[in-house]
Amino acid sequence: MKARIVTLPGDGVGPEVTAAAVAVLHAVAARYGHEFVFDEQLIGGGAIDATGEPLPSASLAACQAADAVLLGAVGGPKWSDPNAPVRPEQGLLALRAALGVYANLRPLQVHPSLANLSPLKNDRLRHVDVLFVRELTGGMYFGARTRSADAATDECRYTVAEIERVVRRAFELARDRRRHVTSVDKANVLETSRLWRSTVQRIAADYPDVKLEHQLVDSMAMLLLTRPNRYDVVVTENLFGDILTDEAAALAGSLGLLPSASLGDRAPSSGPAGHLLPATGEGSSVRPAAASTLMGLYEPIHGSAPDIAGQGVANPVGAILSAALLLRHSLQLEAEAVAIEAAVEQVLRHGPHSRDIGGQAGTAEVLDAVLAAIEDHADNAAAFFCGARACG
Ligand SMILES: NC(=O)C1=CN([C@@H]2O[C@H](COP(=O)(O)OP(=O)(O)OC[C@H]3O[C@@H](n4cnc5c(N)ncnc54)[C@H](O)[C@@H]3O)[C@@H](O)[C@H]2O)C=CC1
Ligand SMILES: CC(C)CC(=O)C(=O)O
Ligand SMILES: [Mg+2]
Repeated sequence: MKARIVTLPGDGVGPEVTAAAVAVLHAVAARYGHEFVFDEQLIGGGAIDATGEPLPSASLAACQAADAVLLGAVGGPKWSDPNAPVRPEQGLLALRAALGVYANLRPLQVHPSLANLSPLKNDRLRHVDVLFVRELTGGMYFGARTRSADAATDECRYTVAEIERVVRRAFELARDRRRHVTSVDKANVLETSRLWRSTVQRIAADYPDVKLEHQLVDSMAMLLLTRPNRYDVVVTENLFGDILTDEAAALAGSLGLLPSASLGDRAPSSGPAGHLLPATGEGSSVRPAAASTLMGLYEPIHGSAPDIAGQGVANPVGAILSAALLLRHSLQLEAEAVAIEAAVEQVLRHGPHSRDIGGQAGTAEVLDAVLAAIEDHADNAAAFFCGARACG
């Protein structure tokens, strides 16, 4: 397959972990016979420094023409003055909105060999497998803001259509899992949450095979720590999802471990003119990406981690697993996604581990171990295939 992937390394540890994820994608392309063309663009603080804009129009245009986008992180102390006229985070929000990636999937699993890193007792962490589906392009992050000398407001607005599409996505995803959706809101106080809850209830009628429960966000924050293994798919609005998933990362052992996929709707199969279609290139012998590509933005859930930026110690696992999600969701390369996930699993089981998960390894050492494990996985898969077909 041939695919065009825009990379947006961004700020702080963003470039360090994105470089690792790109190295993994290069390895997968070489091993499985794909051609991935990478196009690096500016976003965030670096883009402000270079152009005055957190999302330059050239970056956005490149993303809109790509098969998928891989992002590191944006922000940092240099651009965090509360009175700054423009902020790196605005670039990321603008990108999410422009790409229409309204469903942010944030899977959480607790690897058994890391369970002792969590502040929770080990028995609470057994069989934790949660898929958070966070609404990503509405709510307070996108509402009108006002500021006067002694007051400020941030509007939280949701339409029925915005709620409906992300909730449907959550129910669809639950059908491929344990068929249990927990919808998180604050319906005892907020009007947007009451609209959210009544919309969820109506949609649930179309999914009688999926069990639905509602949970208020404050008690959910507590239940996530006390009974994390009772949840399957958790769907919630933008701000609540942002907060709950950072909390959830503490269960896994580090914020550096968690990936995400932000998805829009599949583009219609409109033939070569569709802007989401890949460039195939003259005389290319590789297959183009699927005709109805799913626009996706892939990023680790962590931020730019200024406290460790530039030291070569950031955990690249969240970014590498985001690359696996890119292969799965945007390029439909399931076997390749599984190869990356299996490689990461092997490295989490046997090491080397980065500092945030109790080891001494730097980013490069973890990356090298993942690359070696990908080769092992591909060799084993080839041997199995050959054995099954009795080829020489
Ligand atoms: N998607 C994005 O680009 C996001 C950007 N940010 C921005 O990042 C900046 C810093 O925000 P913080 O609140 O400090 O959150 P953060 O996620 O950058 O860091 C929180 C803590 O987690 C650690 N950490 C994060 N990623 C890690 C990794 N890969 N390996 C090892 N340790 C890691 C950091 O060292 C820090 O101690 C801010 O400007 C914020 O706006 C924050 C969250 C998301
Ligand atoms: C705009 C981002 C900085 C918000 C965030 O923390 C996130 O999406 O995880
Ligand atoms: Mg966040």
